Amino acid sequence: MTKRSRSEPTGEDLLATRRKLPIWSARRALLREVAAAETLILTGETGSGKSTQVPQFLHAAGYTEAGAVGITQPRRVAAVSLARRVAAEQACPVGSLVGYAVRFDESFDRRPPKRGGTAIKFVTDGMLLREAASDPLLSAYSALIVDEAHERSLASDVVLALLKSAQARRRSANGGGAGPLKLVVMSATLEVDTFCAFFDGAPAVQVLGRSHPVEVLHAAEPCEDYLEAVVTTVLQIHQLEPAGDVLVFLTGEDDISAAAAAIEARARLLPATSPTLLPLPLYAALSPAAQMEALAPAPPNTRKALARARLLHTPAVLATNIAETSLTIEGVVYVAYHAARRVDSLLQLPISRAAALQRAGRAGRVSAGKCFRLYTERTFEARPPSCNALLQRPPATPSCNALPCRLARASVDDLEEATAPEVLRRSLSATVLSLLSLGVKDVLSFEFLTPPPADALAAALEASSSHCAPLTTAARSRRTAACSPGCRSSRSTAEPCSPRGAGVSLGRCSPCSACCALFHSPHSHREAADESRLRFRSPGGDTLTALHVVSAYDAASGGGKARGEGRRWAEANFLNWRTLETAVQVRTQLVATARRLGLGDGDGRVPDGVASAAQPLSSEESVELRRALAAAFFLQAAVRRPSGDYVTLVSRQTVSIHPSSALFSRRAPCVLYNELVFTTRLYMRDLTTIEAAWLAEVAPHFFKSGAAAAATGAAPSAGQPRMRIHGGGSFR
Ligand SMILES: Nc1ncnc2c1ncn2[C@@H]1O[C@H](COP(=O)(O)OP(=O)(O)OP(=O)(O)O)[C@@H](O)[C@H]1O
Repeated sequence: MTKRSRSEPTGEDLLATRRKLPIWSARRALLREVAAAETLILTGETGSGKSTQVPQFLHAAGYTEAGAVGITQPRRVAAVSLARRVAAEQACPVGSLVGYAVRFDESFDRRPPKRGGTAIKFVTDGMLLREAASDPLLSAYSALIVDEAHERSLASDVVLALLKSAQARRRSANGGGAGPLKLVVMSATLEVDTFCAFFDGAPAVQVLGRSHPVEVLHAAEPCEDYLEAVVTTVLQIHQLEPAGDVLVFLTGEDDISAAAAAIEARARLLPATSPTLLPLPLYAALSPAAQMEALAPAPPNTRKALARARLLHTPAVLATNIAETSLTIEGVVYVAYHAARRVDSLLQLPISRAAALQRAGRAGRVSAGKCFRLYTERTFEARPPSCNALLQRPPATPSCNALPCRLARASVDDLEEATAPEVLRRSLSATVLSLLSLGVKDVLSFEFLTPPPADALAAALEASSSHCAPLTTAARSRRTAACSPGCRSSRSTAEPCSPRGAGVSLGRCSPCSACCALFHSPHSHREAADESRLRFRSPGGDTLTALHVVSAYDAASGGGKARGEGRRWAEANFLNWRTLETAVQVRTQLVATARRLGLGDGDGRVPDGVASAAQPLSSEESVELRRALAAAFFLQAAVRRPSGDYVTLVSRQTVSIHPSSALFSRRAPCVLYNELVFTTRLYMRDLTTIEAAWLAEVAPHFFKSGAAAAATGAAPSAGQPRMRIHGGGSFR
C-alpha cells in the first residue's frame, strides 16, 4: 500500500483554501437566489466547491435553525469523504455538527440542529428514500441538496420526485407545520432544461471558473487493448511526469486486479534508482475501511517518515466509476481513463461525455492537473453538445502521441452526451416495489423526471401487485432494514415457509446478495481461479454457492477469531477476502437489526445458528431457504424449455443462463433470477434452483396450479402444476 505524505492542514489553511474556491466569491449572490426560489438548479465546474461549500453557506445563512441541511450523494464513499472534509472545515468531529448516513454506517446526532444535533448531513440517495418512507414530508430538513443529479440513477430520480411532492405538501395545509423545504439540485454536467422544466420553471444559475487548470490530452489513435494502454500510460506518467499521484478508471474489479499485477510486474523491471510505483485498488466491493485507505492522507504520527516515502513512491489509485464524482483524492494530479464502461461481464459500452468530464474533474482539485484520455479527440467531440450550453470544451486538447494506443478502433464509438436515465435502462419491478413500500398509492401517476413507457410501468405494477398486501401489512419498521425491496419481502412474504427458512434467508442470504464479488480471477492464474470456483459450486445455484463460500470462510477463520488464517485461506482459494469480511459484517448488522425489530421466528427471535454460518446448510435448510427465496422472488422465476433456453414466467421473455452462473450448462428445470442483463442476448444472473410446484404453494394469490409446461411449450404432464397469472392469461 502507498505511503503518502500529507501534512495536516490547519483551520486557517482550510479557510484560505475555501476562500480561493470559485464558489466563495459567488456565495452572496447564490444565497439571494436560494432565498428567492423554492428550488434552484446550480451548475459549476468540477472542483468549484459545490458539494463542500453550498451546505456550509446555507448553514451560515441560518437555514439550519429550522432543520438540518441534507446533501444526497450517489455513492457512500463520496458521502463519507465529503462529511469528513466539511467537518474538518467546520473544525468539528464527524457526527456532531456535520454527519453522514450511508448503508450500514452512520454518524450523526439525531437531535434538531438548534438543540445541538447534526446540522449538515450527507446521505446517499438510498438512505434519503428510507427516511422518506417513515417521514414523507422529510420534516427533519429545512433544505435538501441533491448533488450529482446528472447521474440519473433510479434512486436520485425518485428522490427528486418525492422532494417535489414534499415541497408541495409543506407549502399546503398538509405540511404539518414543517415549514417550506428549500431544494438545490447540483452538478457540473447537468441537462439544465430537463430539471428546470420538472421543477415548474425553477431558475438555473451557473458558478463560473475552476480551481486549477486541467490539461486534457487525447490518444492520437484509437487503442485496441485498453488495459495495455492503461498500464503503459501509468508507467509513462511515472517515468516522464513530475511528482503527483495517478487516478486511473477501469471498468471493474477484474481489470483492476489485472492492471495492478501488470503495473507491479513492469515496475520491477525499471532501474533500481527509479521510484517505486504502488497501485491502490478502489471499487465498491472493497470494505469501507479499504476504500478510505485508498483516499486517506497518511496518519499524522507517521507524516515525517511518509514525507520521505512520498519522494520514493507514486501512488496509482485504480478505481471503478466509484471515484467518478464528488471525490477529491488528495495528491492526485494525473487522471487516465478509456471511454469503456462495464455494463455487464460480457459487455462494455462507452461512458457519456458528462461522465468523461467528471472523470477529468478528479484532476486539478488541489493543484493543476493532467488528464489522459485513452481515446481520440474525435470520439469525444463526435457528437455536438446538445442544448446544454454549460458543457464546455476542455481548454487545451493536444494529442498524447507518446501513448501506446494502436491500430484499429476500440469497441468504443462516439460518446453520448449524457448517461441514459436508469429508469429507462433497468427493470421497473424494483422501482414499483420501492414506490409501493414508500406509500405511493398511484404509481401510474407518479411524477418521474423522465417517465418510463406507460405500458412497461403498468406491466411492472401488475406483476408487483401481489406484493402490495405483504408490503402494506408488514410492520413499518421492517422498512428500516437497509435491504432491497426483494430482500425485505423475503422476510415479509415468507409466511408459507418456516421461521427457520426465513431466518436462514435473513442471516445467510442477505449478506451474500449485498456482496456479490466473492470470486477473484487474476489474469495470470485464471485456470486455478476457475478450479477454485468449481470447488464451491452448488447445484442449488449462485446464492447457495455464495453461502458455501461464506460458511467455509467462517470455518477457516474460526468464526472471526483467526482472521489472519481466514485471509490466507481466502487468498489461496482466489476469494475476495475483503468482500467476505464485509459479508460477515453485514450479516452481523442485519441479525442485530432483525433482533431489534422483532423479526425472525414467531417469538421475534432470530434462530440460533443464523448469526454464524460456520455449519454448512443441511439439505433440509437448503430446501427451506430456496422456498423462502421463491416466496420473495416468485416474480423472477423462469422455466426451461425443451429447446434448452428459458422463459420468464411473468414477462414471458426468452432468456439464457449467464455464463458466469454456477448453473451455466446445468439443466435446471425451474430457476429464480436476481437480475436480467442484456449483452449479446438476454441473460439471467444470480440464480437459485427451485421446484416449479413451490410457486403455486408460496404465492397462491399469484399462481394457480397448472403446468409449468404451459410456459415451456411442452405438453402438460400429470403431476405438474399448471400456472397462470391472475388476469394475465396463460403463458403460451
Ligand atoms: N478531501 C479533500 N481534501 C483536500 N481538498 C479537498 C477535499 N475535498 C474538497 N477539497 C477541496 O475543495 C474543492 C472543492 O471540492 P467540492 O467537492 O466542493 O467541489 P465540487 O464543485 O462539488 O466538485 P464536483 O462537481 O467534482 O463534485 C476541491 O477542488 C479541493 O480543492
